[in-house]
Amino acid sequence: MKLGLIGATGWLGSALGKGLLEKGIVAPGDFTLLNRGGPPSDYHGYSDVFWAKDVPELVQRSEIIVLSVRPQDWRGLQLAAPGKLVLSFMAGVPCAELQRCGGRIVRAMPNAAAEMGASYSPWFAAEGVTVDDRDVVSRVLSGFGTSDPLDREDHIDLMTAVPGSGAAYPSLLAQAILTYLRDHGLPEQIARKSVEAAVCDGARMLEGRVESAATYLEAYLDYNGTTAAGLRAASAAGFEAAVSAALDAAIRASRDLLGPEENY
Ligand SMILES: NC(=O)C1=CN([C@@H]2O[C@H](COP(=O)(O)OP(=O)(O)OC[C@H]3O[C@@H](n4cnc5c(N)ncnc54)[C@H](OP(=O)(O)O)[C@@H]3O)[C@@H](O)[C@H]2O)C=CC1
Ligand SMILES: O=C(O)[C@@H]1CCC=N1
Repeated sequence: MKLGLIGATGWLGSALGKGLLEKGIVAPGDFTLLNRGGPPSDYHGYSDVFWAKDVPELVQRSEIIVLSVRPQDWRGLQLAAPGKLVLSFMAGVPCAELQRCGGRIVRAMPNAAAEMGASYSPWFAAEGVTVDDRDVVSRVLSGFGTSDPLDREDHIDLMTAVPGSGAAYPSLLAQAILTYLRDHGLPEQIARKSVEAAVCDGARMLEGRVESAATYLEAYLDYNGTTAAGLRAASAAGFEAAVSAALDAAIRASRDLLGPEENY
């Protein structure tokens, strides 16, 4: 497939570029890339990809265009892509706005685990996207992980707040516990291993069966020991309310990302 990637050196763009090339989903000669800073000296070891000089050249060489720039950079691109399949990773830029480019629009919401080939990227296809396009989208997203189609565009905002957050919330929890242990004088190496046990190994027990979180919580509360005391204190201090406030704020922020048109 002839694919053009705008934002090829960014966090997600670079991960997708690497995956598409390494998995042979796009041949180097069919791959057109663009960024602002110019071609890096090495692109994941592939010297035979094509670096476009501007957006029109990328569009002209590509059947599928992946948009992996920040939402604030979208309008500046002045993308015109009539008849092309356009796959956007941008948070907060709705299909109605993207359709100004004249393409068939799909929005996907990947996450930072893309850099280890483990993004979960739910996607929504606007009207006009064909059955073949949907296959192409799923093939492209398999370059850096797994994906599922969504039936409603507003669910992309939920996906922005949840899988889109990548390592953010585990990091918040890990950092809070690490700070607590350091403040209580635990040797650094032991503090780090303890947090890995609580955050990473604990999370692994939920892998592939996250619905069992409720069962674990019930088991700890029934046990009525030290962990139950900790869980009750966390709830009393507003843990669930804090999670809810975080997700609400992320969703609100995604709706404000684009800003008013007069800013462009
Ligand atoms: N990072 C994440 O975890 C997630 C990001 N997203 C969405 O994905 C999109 C990309 O995010 P991310 O990879 O983090 O962003 P980055 O800032 O890491 O990368 C942006 C890329 O866009 C390029 N770029 C910016 N402006 C232009 C332009 N005018 N023409 C050509 N290239 C341009 C940059 O090039 P240069 O480096 O040369 O400036 C860079 O390669 C965003 O819209 C974001 O909302 C969605 C889910 C998760
Ligand atoms: O934090 C962000 O803005 C990026 C975009 C969507 C999810 N993460």
